[in-house]
Amino acid sequence: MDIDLKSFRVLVMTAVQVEKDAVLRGLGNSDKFDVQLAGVGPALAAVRSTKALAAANYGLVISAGIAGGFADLAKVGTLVVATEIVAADLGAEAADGFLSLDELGFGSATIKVEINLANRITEALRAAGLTVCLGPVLTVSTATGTAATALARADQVPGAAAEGMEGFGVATAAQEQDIPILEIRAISNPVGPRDREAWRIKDALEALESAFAILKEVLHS
Ligand SMILES: O=C(O)c1cccc(C(=O)CC[C@H]2O[C@@H](n3cnc4c(=O)[nH]cnc43)[C@H](O)[C@@H]2O)c1
Repeated sequence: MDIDLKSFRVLVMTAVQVEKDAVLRGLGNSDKFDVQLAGVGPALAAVRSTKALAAANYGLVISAGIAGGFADLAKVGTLVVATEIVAADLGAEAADGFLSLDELGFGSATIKVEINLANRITEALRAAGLTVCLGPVLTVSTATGTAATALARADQVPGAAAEGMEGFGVATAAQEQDIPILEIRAISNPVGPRDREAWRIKDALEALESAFAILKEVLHS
């Protein structure tokens, strides 16, 4: 899908206020963007995104925030731009592994992003000196807390770069209205054994702010 970057408004959904503040600092005084709170988790994110999309016209929706990064692909303090948004725990357990929604025949647990724009944004972020991984971003209702779950999720979605809790909810709301979607995440912690003390939220929020300062230029051009 080709979108006219000049004329549309952009809805950015973040889970919590500190993420929203970081995005707003990056955007400065741009009036092209509305930044709203999705809440934590895919269900609230879907409901709030649907409400926001009903209240105004948008040409692009971005799910943004901090996230866990998969080892070797996305380190703490770096950025991930989604190539696709995958509901990684939406399905059924079976004796020999996890069955996705697709395998169960109930639709798809993967939502495609606006890939040309994702590529352009990634190029611009890298040109500005930021470290960016382009890859699938998982949405989970339960954040990974063990090495075994991290391995299983990486195995389930080859190339999985990051894990957050809202993307698929925001993307489902956008998809229902045929509005292009992107997901941009700044990595606060590795996906793996839970160690809340080790989360680098300040570093991630700084990376998020830097990303939106660049993104604003890309979407204004
Ligand atoms: O305690 C804080 O200061 C704080 C600041 C910003 C966000 C939080 C959250 O805990 C929000 C949870 C949030 O973060 C995303 N996230 C981050 N790491 C992971 C992860 O490893 N797996 C899944 N989700 C992660 C997620 O999108 C939640 O919205 C706290």
